[in-house]
Amino acid sequence: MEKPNSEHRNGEVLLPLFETRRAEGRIIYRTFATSVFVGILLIWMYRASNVPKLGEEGRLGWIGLFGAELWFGFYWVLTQATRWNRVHRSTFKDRLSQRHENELPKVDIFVCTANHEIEPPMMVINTVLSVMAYDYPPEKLAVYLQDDGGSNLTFYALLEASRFCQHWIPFCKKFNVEPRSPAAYFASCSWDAIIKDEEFASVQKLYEEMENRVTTAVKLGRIPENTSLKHKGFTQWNSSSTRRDHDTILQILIDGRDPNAKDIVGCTLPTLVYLAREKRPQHPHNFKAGAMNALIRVSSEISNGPLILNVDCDMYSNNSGSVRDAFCFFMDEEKGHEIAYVQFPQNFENITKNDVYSSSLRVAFEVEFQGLDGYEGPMYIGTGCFHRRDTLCGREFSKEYRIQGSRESVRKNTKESADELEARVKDLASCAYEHNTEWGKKMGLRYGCPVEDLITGLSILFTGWKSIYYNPTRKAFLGIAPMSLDQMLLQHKRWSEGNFQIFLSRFNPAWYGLGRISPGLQMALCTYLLRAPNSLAMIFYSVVPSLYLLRGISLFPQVSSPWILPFAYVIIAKYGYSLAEFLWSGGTVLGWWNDQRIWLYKKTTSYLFAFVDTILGLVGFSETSFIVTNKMSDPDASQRYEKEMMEFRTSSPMFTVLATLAMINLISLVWVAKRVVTDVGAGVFETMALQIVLCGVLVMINVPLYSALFFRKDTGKMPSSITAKSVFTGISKPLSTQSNLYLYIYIDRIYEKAQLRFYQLLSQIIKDENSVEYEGDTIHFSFVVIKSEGSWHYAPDGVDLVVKGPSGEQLEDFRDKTSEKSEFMARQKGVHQFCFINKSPYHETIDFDVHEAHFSYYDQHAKDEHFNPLLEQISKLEEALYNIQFEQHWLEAQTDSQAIVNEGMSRRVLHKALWESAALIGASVLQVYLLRRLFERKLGTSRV
Ligand SMILES: O=c1ccn([C@@H]2O[C@H](COP(=O)(O)OP(=O)(O)O[C@H]3O[C@H](CO)[C@@H](O)[C@H](O)[C@H]3O)[C@@H](O)[C@H]2O)c(=O)[nH]1
Ligand SMILES: [Mn+2]
Repeated sequence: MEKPNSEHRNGEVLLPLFETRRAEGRIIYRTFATSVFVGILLIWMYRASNVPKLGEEGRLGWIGLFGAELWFGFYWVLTQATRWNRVHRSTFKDRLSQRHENELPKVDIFVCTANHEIEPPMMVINTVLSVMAYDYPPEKLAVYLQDDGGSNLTFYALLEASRFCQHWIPFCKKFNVEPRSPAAYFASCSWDAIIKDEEFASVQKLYEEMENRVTTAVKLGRIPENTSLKHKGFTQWNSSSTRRDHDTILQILIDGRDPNAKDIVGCTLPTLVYLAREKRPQHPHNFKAGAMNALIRVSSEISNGPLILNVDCDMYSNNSGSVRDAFCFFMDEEKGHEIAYVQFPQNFENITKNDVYSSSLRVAFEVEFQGLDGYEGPMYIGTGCFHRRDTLCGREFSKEYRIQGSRESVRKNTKESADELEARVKDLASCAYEHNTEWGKKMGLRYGCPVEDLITGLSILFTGWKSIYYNPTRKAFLGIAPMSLDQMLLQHKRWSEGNFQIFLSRFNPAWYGLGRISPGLQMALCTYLLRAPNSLAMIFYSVVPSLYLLRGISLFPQVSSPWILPFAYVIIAKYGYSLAEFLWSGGTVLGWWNDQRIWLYKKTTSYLFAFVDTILGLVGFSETSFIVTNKMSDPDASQRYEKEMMEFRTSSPMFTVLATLAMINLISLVWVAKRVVTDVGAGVFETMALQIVLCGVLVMINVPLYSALFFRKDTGKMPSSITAKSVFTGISKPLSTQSNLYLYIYIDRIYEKAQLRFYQLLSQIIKDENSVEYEGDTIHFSFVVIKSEGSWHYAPDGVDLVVKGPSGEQLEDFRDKTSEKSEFMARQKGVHQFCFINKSPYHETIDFDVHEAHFSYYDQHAKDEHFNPLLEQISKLEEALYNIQFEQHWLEAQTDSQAIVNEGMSRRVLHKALWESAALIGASVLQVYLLRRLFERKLGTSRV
């Protein structure tokens, strides 16, 4: 089977270092796919030949559906490229060490972190420790932590890690520990092992002590004084450094050249470096791409490894052999020189059994990437990827190129002390360094795109390099997948937006790739780049057939018509296959069902917002941004995540869209059910079967959403304002009194205390004594930080808000918020304190809105038992309406805030806000329409 490589050395025959096998069952798959394609063609034929004539009912809907089906069919064809030609890789690490053990190249490992609040320092150093402990000669490893949060807490944690690793690395190597992230390892160990083994217990104790120190520091928000005095690194933070404004901070914590840098058994330690590149508010920092480029330059002067591994801060190494695995590809005598990067899958540690948010990306990594690999062009996905330094720096492919092993990378100046080296190299991470250079354009990671990884990978492939996808049985990296629906949708919005931008850019694989990459790869890449436009077809498909159901117009073939067959076949074949694929990728049936729901949600929200934003971006309104995914969740939410309950909680405009779509389908289905039961009976089925099935499936898939809207009581339920918007808009007018106040409060900084407290008394607002008659009223309030002084200061800093009741008890406490909306129960009459704390040095203007919700009806008639249930309903309705008004004002305030922010800046946010408001209004109008219809019918029937 194995062909020896053509190359010989010292006369011996060299076996390859890796093997590529074609996936099995390809003929069967191709036959199957062809049959589905025939089905699709028939559907298209049916649509084209049966368009209702001008003036006939349902013409528009028909044409729209035809468009959507054309799109889906076309997109399905594209996705075939990721399944047509799949391959598996495997490596031979023993051969690598036999042949190359002494000339293994150096590797520089980059870990990026951006915010110590949502990427806790303990998590970050666990990742760092896991990659420091790779099964690889330590003198050839250098680990860099790039901290875009510029936090001395993260630095403190890394300093702790630099000490703990002296125990951890030898421990890992002695006992062949897996995984080498201490947290993950200790969590996976049984108590027996812990008690039995002394060495184990002592390392674990050290770890726990360290964890204790670090988490305490993080909780307190400061470093213990004795520590900060001891290490010179801390002097680089001064009172004026902030996350967005500070000098380069570079600290070589372990200097691999230093003969004293040894672990407790006397082995050399890998180099360990902390870098926080310079940040200035007036300089765009280009997010992760900027961070990586600073790392590339700084590391080139410190260790200059010819290979670079880059991981996100949550992606710890779960397999200590990965570096060697990657090198089996790069150092393969026959093919190695063509390979620019080796990408491992993104796997996650926190996936529950049925994966409610479908974050495991199972099918992508168990199926599709093998397809991309078959065309030698898997994408670079930002983490878990080994690159050649040269290619990352813009070197184009040439046949003569060979990796030179460690020989190339020696650039040692042992005379220079670590301090001198730091001082010399620091400049490479400064803001000004990249001015008038090719960095971000032709060198390093590319700027200006929310998916810097993808665009960088593509531009490498376009110059003729190949890439490899390697998915070992023991997962190479494990990270944290988003744990709430809004985080997940936001992440996919970023991805699909970036992808679509690439599609519309010069680097579109469809034309720029012509002749540069294979046609199969061109198609496969387009499936990822074209996700955003999917939204339009999907929304159409999930709304229009249901609306036509309400109107009684059929848009699909009748049950007795043969045309129903292609529809049935394509649906069953597509979804049957998708289920099978999901199961053999390791998923469960319920997991697949959840996956379908998530697809629907992504397509109707993330992709829609991404699509609109990309288009706005084209006309100059939108700007690239990178919202870092939160890697923490509060204990409450974590519990629900474990129980696989969807987390709604925040009021995101995306949820409004979801709730509206779900309500449309529910109402349509209820209406049709009623029709079947009352008048027309089975006739409806004959003409509408597919439409009813479609609507029914959509309702079934939305069950968790309905329950979050109407039944759940926990804090993860849909915020009541969303419930209100999606159900009650426009039915009646509020009956109760209300008191609103719009305050523009200037909060200044008091210099002695660096904080100013501003008390807003609730009594001022509710001057009219009568309106506080009832104890137990709900007080709604919201605020938006509108403006900060200084033209560059475009992202307003947050403020804190503490709300206290009349007897001084704390009711609410918000930290660092730029906007917030909440409510509490006023248990006592009296003066409530709203205390804003502004910690930034700038004036902040705050739009503050408070009202007290009190429903007269409910109280007046509460004792009237007969009316009780009804009145209760009415008062609930009122409350819902209140929320809407409140929400509207909140939205307005946010729009205002964004408008002001935009003066002198791009108009992007304003337009986004307008767009979001438009979506809301659109959704509301639709609901009103639907409900009107529903009630008309209801009235109609009850009159009979
Ligand atoms: O200004 C920034 C923003 C982010 N990051 C880091 O980038 C990584 C990825 O950020 P995360 O919020 O976790 O985003 P994900 O959506 O999980 O990231 C995926 O998608 C990104 C592109 O959208 C890639 O950069 C990532 O590598 C890839 O894992 C994290 O380590 C961050 O600390 C920075 O260093 N600087
Ligand atoms: Mn992430």
